[in-house]
Amino acid sequence: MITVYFLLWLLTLLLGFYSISLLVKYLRNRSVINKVPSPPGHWFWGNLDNIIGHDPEIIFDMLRGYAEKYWPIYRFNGIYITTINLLHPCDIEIVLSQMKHLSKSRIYTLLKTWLGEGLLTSTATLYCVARENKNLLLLLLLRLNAGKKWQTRRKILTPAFHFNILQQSLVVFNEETEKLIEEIEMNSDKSCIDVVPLITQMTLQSIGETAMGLGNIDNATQLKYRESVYKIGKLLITKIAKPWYRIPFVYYFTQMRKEELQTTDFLHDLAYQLIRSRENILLKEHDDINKKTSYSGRKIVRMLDILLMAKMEGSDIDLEGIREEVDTFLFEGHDTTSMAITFLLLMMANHPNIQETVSQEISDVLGTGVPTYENLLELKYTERVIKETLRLYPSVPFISRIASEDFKTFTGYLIPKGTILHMHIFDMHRDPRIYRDPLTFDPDRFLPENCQRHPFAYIPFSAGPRNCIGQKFAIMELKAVLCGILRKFSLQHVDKPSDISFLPDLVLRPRGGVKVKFVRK
Ligand code: HEM
Repeated sequence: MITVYFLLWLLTLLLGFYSISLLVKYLRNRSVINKVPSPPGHWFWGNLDNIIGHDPEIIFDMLRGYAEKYWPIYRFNGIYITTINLLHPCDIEIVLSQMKHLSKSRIYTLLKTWLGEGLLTSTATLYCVARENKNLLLLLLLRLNAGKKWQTRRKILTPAFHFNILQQSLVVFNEETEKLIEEIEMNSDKSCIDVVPLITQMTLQSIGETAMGLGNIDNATQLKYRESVYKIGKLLITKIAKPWYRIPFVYYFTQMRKEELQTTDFLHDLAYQLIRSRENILLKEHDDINKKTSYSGRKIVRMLDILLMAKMEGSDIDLEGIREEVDTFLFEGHDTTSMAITFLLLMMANHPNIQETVSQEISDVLGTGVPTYENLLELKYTERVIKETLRLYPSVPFISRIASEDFKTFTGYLIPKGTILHMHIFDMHRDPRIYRDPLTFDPDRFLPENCQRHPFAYIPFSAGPRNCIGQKFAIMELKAVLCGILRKFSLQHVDKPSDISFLPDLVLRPRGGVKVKFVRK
């Protein structure tokens, strides 16, 4: 009996010590982090009243205001969560360039019901830190841990973006651009067209075919898919603006949870359907991946084939893992490029002289032929136009990480381990200290002689080890679409950049679409 009492006493003592050490750590972190300037807030809920219940657009504008007022760094306080917002390229470099701070923050956790441990959302830090420090014991322990998923998956998927595969993808981009042009032609008698639905359909079809060999997803499914992604985005923003939805007990009983489950069920079912169809094709062909053919009869290797082969060969990925990547790539591979093309067309329509120069370059390089990979590399001015569009309209306006150890910012603040770090690409790209007349659309900012900026001052595809895996794919798709459209049409502005307001969402989305007039050449 005495032994039981003694053990209980010991346990209580240990728990007491543990709790005190946690409290001391919390207070120490709090006092350190409180040195970072912050907008004035309530003693209990901090700055939360600035977001709770507000319209997403108001939150978007409020964040722009903070970026201007508190540059280069500010703290945003919640009840128990504090985020540090970074706006200076040197600070952003410290976070992005190292293997240490690879793990995504809680914001991405809100996407996990849908994307699971796919590349975009997976945790990574512990495993990478252990590798970097050659900590064999930790590496051994982590063999069973999800922390290494990112590393394994990135390694499996990197060959899917090899130059040979990109060349094959271009064939699909050209075909899908042709279909897009037909759609525009069918609508060209209208005084203007909202380009968002047409472009989104095109980019979804392109990623479906290039990455999964499924160019013929029927229109109704495509529409439902797009609506579902949009719904998930709205749910995410609602959870950010109304944090009580993040309390599992409260959320469990809400209509929103039901909606989320129904939506993710649809998305998961679709992904499994795509995987099964592709697996059947692979099995039927009894062939190696280099001999797979596309729906239009060409030899082509796909991201999904690579994942299925990796599973067959016993790599560390199962069916659920493949589903997570299919969901991730379908989403990341279409929504980001769709918004980039949308804003590119907006810029072309509003800058006729620049449009003319791009058209001239396209005609000089391509003549009357179908764009080839080599042609697209030659389009240097067009590339600068795309870069400038992504400066003003980065499809991913901010990214977020967790500090995996204490570090000091370039601006002199100590950031404790575990802090959530938001990096605001949108604001940095419009910072007048970095870009003179930042709101002026000027592709020549990207002439080699004008690029003496900090390397992390321009990061539409993020940077460092966890940058965008689809960067080259995206640039090629943007060029292919622009070539197709500008060879057939002159674009005239209907919406002006100043008419556009943004919806904070999974990507930078224009509220109410973007209207452009297409005039047959
Ligand atoms: C203009 C188009 C695109 C832009 C601006 C863009 C931007 C980005 C950014 C900023 C990130 C970092 C996200 C973060 O750290 O939270 C990212 C990650 C990622 N992107 Fe893209 N992206 C584009 C197109 C694509 C395409 C076409 C694909 C696939 C075909 C793709 C697949 C991914 C994946 C899988 C990740 C996660 C990488 C990882 O964590 O290892 N992206 N992208």
